[in-house]
Amino acid sequence: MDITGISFVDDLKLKGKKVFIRVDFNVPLNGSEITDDARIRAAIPTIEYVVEQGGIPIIASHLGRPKGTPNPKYSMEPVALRLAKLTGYEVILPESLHDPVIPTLIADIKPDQVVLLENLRFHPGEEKGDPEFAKSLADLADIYISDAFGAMHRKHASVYQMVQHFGRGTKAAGLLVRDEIRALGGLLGQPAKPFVAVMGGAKVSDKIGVLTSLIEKVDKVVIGGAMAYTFLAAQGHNMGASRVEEDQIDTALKILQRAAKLGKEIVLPVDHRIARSFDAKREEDVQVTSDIAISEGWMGLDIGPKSVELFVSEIAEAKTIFWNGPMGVFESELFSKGTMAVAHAIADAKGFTVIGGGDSASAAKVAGVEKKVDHISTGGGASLELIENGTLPGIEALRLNHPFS
Ligand SMILES: Nc1ncnc2c1ncn2[C@@H]1O[C@H](COP(=O)(O)OP(=O)(O)O)[C@@H](O)[C@H]1O
Ligand SMILES: O=C(OP(=O)(O)O)[C@H](O)COP(=O)(O)O
Repeated sequence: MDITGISFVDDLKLKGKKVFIRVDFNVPLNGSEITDDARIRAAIPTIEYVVEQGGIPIIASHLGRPKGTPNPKYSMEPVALRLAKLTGYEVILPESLHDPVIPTLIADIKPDQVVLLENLRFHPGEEKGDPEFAKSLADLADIYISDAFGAMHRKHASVYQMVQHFGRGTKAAGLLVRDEIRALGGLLGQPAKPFVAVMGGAKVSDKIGVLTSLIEKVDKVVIGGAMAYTFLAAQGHNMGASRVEEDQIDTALKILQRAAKLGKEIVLPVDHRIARSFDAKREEDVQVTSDIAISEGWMGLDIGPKSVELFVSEIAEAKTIFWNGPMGVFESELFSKGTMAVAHAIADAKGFTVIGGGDSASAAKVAGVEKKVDHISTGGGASLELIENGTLPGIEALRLNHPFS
């Protein structure tokens, strides 16, 4: 990955400077309880670095999709509490994004205090990339650091437009973004071969771009989850009541043809765990098919045991692995076997292993293998777009002399 013209936080002089740190604290919530604080933990090294260097951190993130209006359900309050607990800093959370006391709070900050702004998406200008909102944020700080990897595929005010107010020596990527760029960028450069991508999840249409791009770079693509059914249907197999995206069958065919032309293999399930509905609750409601076909009235909800064996052996032989998307409806224990087997196989693989965020990251956690994977990205959409396009708007914005548009 080309990082010419991009500085990192440890290249800058931070002492006495007001440092705006855009992070991605978009954590999953159950009411006001944070169910996974991985994204908060991941941004802490940069925040601590800024504090250690004598900078004054002004931390900001979005949380959920409040659609441009303040909504207590999406307040940063639980995040502020967790950040305080994890760091020992006193986290000051002004009441609103427009709180007139913010500049004074920043000016009067004491050591071991940090300011966390309210949810940036409480302002309609954030998602619109509004230049005035971007300027009002930029006016708070001397330096801009982006550590919001999970949001860098969004051309939003605090990720993109705001950055044009900072020049040489005053804008940089944070430590998390550096790790993400190194790991995901490693897949784009000259990865050790065989390079195997394991793709799953629900929607072919969401991941078609990245699949099209991956097929050029990898040696094999292993496809599970609901995505596989569109490919199998494209090959003419009966998929019963499984989730097939009819309007993507042509694209799936094109990908299969392109792979054949390039001499690359697309590995699809050879059997399935099926049920009559998503709501199957008991093992008795589940059947395993004897081969690829799925009978009318039945739907594939996980890969079957022969497919598990096949996928695991492909993963074991790989020297580089990228995984995105579960192999089945892994939220239910009845259909999590394939996903868990893939998580363990990736953990045991000798090669360089990267998980592309989202559900696959939570599956790795459930499987208890997070520490055995080389890199788990904090961004789902962002990691896919980085692989697809080789860069992200938020990364480009950090480049010196980037022509903002
Ligand atoms: N066979 C299947 N049928 C229906 N849904 C599936 C199937 N396999 C996986 N899914 C669903 O796909 C969802 C995840 O898809 P997606 O959002 O594309 O993955 P990710 O979050 O990893 O990018 C999960 O909620 C899972 O239940
Ligand atoms: O959670 C995020 O993306 P992800 O679920 O694709 O990893 C980011 O915080 C971006 O959020 P958004 O998809 O609401 O713009």
